Amino acid sequence: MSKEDNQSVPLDQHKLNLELKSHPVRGRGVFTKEFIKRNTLVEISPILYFNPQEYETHGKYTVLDQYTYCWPGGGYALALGLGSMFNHDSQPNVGFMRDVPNQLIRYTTLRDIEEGEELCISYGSHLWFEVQEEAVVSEDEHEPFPFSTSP
Ligand SMILES: C[S@@+](CC[C@H](N)C(=O)[O-])C[C@H]1O[C@@H](n2cnc3c(N)ncnc32)[C@H](O)[C@@H]1O
Repeated sequence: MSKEDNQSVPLDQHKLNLELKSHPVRGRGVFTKEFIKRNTLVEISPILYFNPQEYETHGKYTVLDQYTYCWPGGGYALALGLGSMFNHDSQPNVGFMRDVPNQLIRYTTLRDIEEGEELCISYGSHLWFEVQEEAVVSEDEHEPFPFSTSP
């Protein structure tokens, strides 16, 4: 991995002091540089909706399949912004709610989160990758089953 891969990207547009960090197995993830209280809204992601037919024909054969959330009505949704960057943890510290009329997903902390922790959601139990539960990223370097199931 090159040195550049491990650089933090400041997210200045957010009120919270968050950053993206990269992990060799988990890929990019969202970390906090400050303590965050339980029940804090950390992100609102507008979604890009794919209807069932276009998802079946195209979307599921692309990288989108690792990112899209099941959406009511049978389609799939790509969360724009940080919503696509939250990694999975079976004991998540962030929950999410689909706001179908407004085509948004809201992400809220489920417990107090300490400075330096990764913000994770649960993807549910049908996972398509080998799970690494703990993201240890050195300085050097509620709803079930949100994502699509296509192999
Ligand atoms: C929605 S993306 C999350 C952002 C992703 N890490 C990235 O860099 O684009 C989902 C992908 O992240 C990886 N991932 C998420 N949580 C993981 C975990 N606990 N262990 C291993 N890989 C994980 C898997 O490759 C999965 O397909």
